[in-house]
Amino acid sequence: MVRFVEENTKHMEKETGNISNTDVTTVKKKALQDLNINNGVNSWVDSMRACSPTHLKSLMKRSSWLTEHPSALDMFGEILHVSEGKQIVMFLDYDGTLSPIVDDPDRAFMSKKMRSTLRKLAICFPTAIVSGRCREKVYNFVKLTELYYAGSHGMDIKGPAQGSKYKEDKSLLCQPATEFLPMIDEVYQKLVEKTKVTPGANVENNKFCASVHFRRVDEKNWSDLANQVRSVIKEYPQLRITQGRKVLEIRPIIKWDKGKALEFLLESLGYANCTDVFPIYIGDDRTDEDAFKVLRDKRQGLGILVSKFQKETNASYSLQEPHEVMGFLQRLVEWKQLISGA
Ligand SMILES: O=P(O)(O)OC[C@H]1O[C@H](O[C@H]2O[C@H](CO)[C@@H](O)[C@H](O)[C@H]2O)[C@H](O)[C@@H](O)[C@@H]1O
Repeated sequence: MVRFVEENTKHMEKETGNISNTDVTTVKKKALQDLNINNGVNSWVDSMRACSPTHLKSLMKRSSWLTEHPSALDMFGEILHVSEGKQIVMFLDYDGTLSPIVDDPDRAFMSKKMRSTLRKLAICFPTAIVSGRCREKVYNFVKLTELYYAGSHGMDIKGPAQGSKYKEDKSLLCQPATEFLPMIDEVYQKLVEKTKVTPGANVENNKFCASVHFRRVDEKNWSDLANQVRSVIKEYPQLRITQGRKVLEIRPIIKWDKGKALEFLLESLGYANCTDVFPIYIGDDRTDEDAFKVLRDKRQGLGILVSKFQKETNASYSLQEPHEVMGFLQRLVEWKQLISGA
């Protein structure tokens, strides 16, 4: 598999011609990290197994992990204290953060209560949803015009519709991977064809990326499915594979992720290099780590990981599930309404 990445990277050097050695090394390093490759293709599968709740439960020492990543609900007062005098900007992942994880990706609905909380939140603070799903799909789940939406892992960003509080940003649009659209479409078709022999496999077209779902596939067939994905992607050196919750995500090898999307949105809102802004990013998945890392590196705002189990993370705080996320958002709204006398 290491050879697979190296071959891909070499091929990419040939294809693009103009990338520097540093870029190649970074991309190579990143690709190796993305695939978590040490022992071959099954490392995806091993890693997916290792992340599954049943496995994590056996490793769980939640109490010590909670010391390092305390509950954002328990620490609410302190969070308010550190954000004092600063503009809070909210960034929220969708699946597993605002909606519970379910078997069928098309049925990952958000509760009415969560929607109503989000609506109030967006009145109090600039709020963005940052998701691996395509933007249109997340919008169809959330259905709130007041928010910023960053779909396809941040590769498709749009500001609120006209009439919202932040209407001056209505034209905001960022799509750094448009040239990859035909390629992703082609790969999506090939993945559908290739994986149809695996019962339960499901490929989702997320516009600038594609997701191959393992959740409804019998674990004994995970290696086969991973091999099917690999056999398609090896023909596309300009694409990379990252791993989410029982999902492999195929996306352009460009240097863009949820962390870059967060930076882009902060900049668009006029908070680039600002010391009086306090971004809060809440997410549950590996892809959210890019955003947590940006905040940690900048020592700005904070990241909150949604997880019932201990995980390696760059987030500072934790919440256990979407229900707790809603509780945290409600408290933020109540506090804001109280201080503004609403
Ligand atoms: O960034 P996100 O909003 O968290 O999107 C990441 C992926 O989320 C979805 O898959 C996950 O949720 C599904 C529904 O609960 C679940 O069945 C699946 O196992 C999870 O991985 C979405 O379907 C993917 O396209 C996103 O990439």
